[in-house]
Amino acid sequence: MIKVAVAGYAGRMGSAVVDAVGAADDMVVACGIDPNAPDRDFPVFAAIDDALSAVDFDVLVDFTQPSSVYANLAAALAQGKDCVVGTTGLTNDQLEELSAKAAAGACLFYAPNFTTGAVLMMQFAKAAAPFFPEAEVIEFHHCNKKDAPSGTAVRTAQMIAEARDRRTSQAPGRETEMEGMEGARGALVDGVPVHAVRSMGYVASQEVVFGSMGQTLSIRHDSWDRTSYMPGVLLGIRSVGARAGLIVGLENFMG
Ligand SMILES: NC(=O)C1=CN([C@@H]2O[C@H](COP(=O)(O)OP(=O)(O)OC[C@H]3O[C@@H](n4cnc5c(N)ncnc54)[C@H](OP(=O)(O)O)[C@@H]3O)[C@@H](O)[C@H]2O)C=CC1
Ligand SMILES: O=C(O)C1=N[C@H](C(=O)O)C[C@H](O)C1
Repeated sequence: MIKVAVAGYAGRMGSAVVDAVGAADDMVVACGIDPNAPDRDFPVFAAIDDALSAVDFDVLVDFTQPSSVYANLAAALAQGKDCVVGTTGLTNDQLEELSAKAAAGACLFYAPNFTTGAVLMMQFAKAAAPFFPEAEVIEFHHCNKKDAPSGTAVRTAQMIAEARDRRTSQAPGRETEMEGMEGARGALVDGVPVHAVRSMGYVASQEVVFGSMGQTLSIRHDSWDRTSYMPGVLLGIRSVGARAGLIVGLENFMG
């Protein structure tokens, strides 16, 4: 049995993780961590340090907040706990730093998106990028999302930039473009414009639009329900025990 601690267990994603782990026959919720620590049928704590000193567990799953995740991971990794992280907002440098400070053998696994569909969307975008001089990312999320742009959008833009060798737009005319209002052309992530939409009605969607002379290519993914993330989270929990160091992206465990 894999013993799982869930940080952010009272939140939207954390509560779905508790249900998914509870329904799996090879793992169990060892404890939950969340600032208000509402009662559940497993031990609950308001802070990671309390959980680490009271409960033995194998894997920490973190779906908290960009402002909390670094400290949670630093504490767990120092004690050799494997970590499966969905919380967005950490930079690549911060991930490297956390991994470097981890106890020997611990695995830090971060996936900006745990759905197979979004992973494939990013892979398809990477494949298309060298063939299109233009690329823009539009992400759509529920209006309670705290961070913008989304972790998935940032990762997608980084992958596009890498695949096209960091060249920015090559479209004729772009160099004389004028921005009538600040933000109208989105945020630039490694030279790729990223646009964030927040509205009731969405869970999480993203469209990547590529353009070249006389044609566009749109690649879109929609999560309509948070159950879409759970197979990926469980795959991460099952996989980290056999790995060590920093791993970014669910594609490392798929297929
Ligand atoms: N990688 C992926 O596939 C996905 C990633 N996400 C990401 O996961 C994160 C959480 O999203 P979501 O569930 O919607 O957010 P919620 O706000 O619903 O849940 C976050 C929970 O974490 C709690 N929390 C805050 N600080 C801590 C802490 N130090 N330790 C433990 N718990 C803490 C919050 O408590 P309080 O409200 O009291 O502050 C809240 O209950 C976001 O960064 C989001 O972008 C979301 C979906 C998929
Ligand atoms: O906050 C969310 O909901 C989501 N966050 C992740 C992100 O920032 O990319 C993954 C998914 O988009 C849902």
